[in-house]
Amino acid sequence: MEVRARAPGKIIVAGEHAVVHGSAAVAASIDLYTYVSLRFPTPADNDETLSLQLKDVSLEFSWPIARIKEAFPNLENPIPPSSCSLETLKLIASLVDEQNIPEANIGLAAGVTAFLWLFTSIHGCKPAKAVVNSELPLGSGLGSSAAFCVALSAAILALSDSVTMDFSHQGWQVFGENELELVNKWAFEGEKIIHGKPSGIDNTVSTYGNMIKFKSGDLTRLKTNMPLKMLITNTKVGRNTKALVASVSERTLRHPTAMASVFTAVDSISNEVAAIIQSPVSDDLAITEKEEKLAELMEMNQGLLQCMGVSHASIETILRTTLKYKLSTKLTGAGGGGCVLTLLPTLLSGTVVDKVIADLETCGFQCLLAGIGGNGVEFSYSGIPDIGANGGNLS
Ligand SMILES: Nc1ncnc2c1ncn2[C@@H]1O[C@H](COP(=O)(O)OP(=O)(O)OP(=O)(O)O)[C@@H](O)[C@H]1O
Ligand SMILES: C[C@@](O)(CCO)CC(=O)[O-]
Ligand SMILES: [Mg+2]
Repeated sequence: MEVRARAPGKIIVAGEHAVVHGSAAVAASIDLYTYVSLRFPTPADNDETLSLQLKDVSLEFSWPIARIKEAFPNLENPIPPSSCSLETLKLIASLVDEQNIPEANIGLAAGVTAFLWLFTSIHGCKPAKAVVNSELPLGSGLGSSAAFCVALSAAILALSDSVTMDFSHQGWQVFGENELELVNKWAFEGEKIIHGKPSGIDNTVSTYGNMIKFKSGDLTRLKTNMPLKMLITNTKVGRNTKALVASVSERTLRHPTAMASVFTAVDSISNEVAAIIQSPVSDDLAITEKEEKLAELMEMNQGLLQCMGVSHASIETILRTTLKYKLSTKLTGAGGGGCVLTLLPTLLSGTVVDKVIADLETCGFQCLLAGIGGNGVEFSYSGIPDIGANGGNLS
């Protein structure tokens, strides 16, 4: 039997980086997904390996189960969601190093490490084949690491005894609240391996979908009938979220009082953004007024992100370009390159939008219009359930 899971990427409308330091942030899922399929070999396969295939980069990693057992002689599983210890990280690092990941893809080592931790923590030293493909650009601020960790956790848990599943359901299905919480907790452990010190907002919005306000681990699901349309522009400048998060923490150590003021200001911006998004919409004028406030708050947040040191020349170029059309832009995600958001007011003509996109693409940037606020993680089954897989436990 095989399970497939898919998890969405995300945009952060306000509050990135400050959210790591306790401020509120507002995020929304986007309709670009990472897909993970997972299956256990049948006796006929005679396959005693654990493998991870990354289709987008045409790379496959495979370990004989005997090698996994040798690396983890004292493995306990399943365990409740827990962080990978430094000692275990070293054991996993030896397994990853053996795969000789090409230098150009070395950033994937963190993702492969997260896969090994999540899979072995829940299934132990068991042969399996995982296949991953994604619509999200890696390392670009759209939550590729979170979508990877959420889809992986969902697929791994859907084939475990920790989760109650309906095998008869055809097509994508959503988890119950308890299962979603478990998926999110395990995904957060994966994000810790990739991000270093994540806030949890990325995996949370990828798990639950829609729009959320997030502060110090607390989730508020935002109900909105405000049409939010954002142009996402990819600077195509690669960067590493873990390093950027660390750089903001280092600046905070150097300027504690000033950075505390920055984080407090971002907290106010995020709370105001959440209030605007949730406030009732009476008419077009009300929408335009809300959009003007939102645009100003995005501009203010971008200024504070520049204070944190996470903007980039390519981001500034996009800011200047969209300003010519009186549009507001802010970076989204960790910054340092990656993607930026430009608010597209409801009354803005399609002709102007086309001009803005043409202008940006002339500069070598890549533009996309993604749906905002869709579903979170979903999963589906294919093939006849192997009763032995759940010991006949179908409920
Ligand atoms: N489809 C994938 N397959 C394997 N690893 C992945 C995949 N997507 C993301 N990763 C892992 O996540 C890393 C990118 O995560 P990073 O947090 O730096 O960027 P991001 O999540 O795209 O941006 P942000 O965190 O700012 O939203 C990759 O280098 C890789 O280790
Ligand atoms: C930069 C950051 O705030 C968001 C990255 O998408 C990091 C985090 O919250 O984990
Ligand atoms: Mg990430």
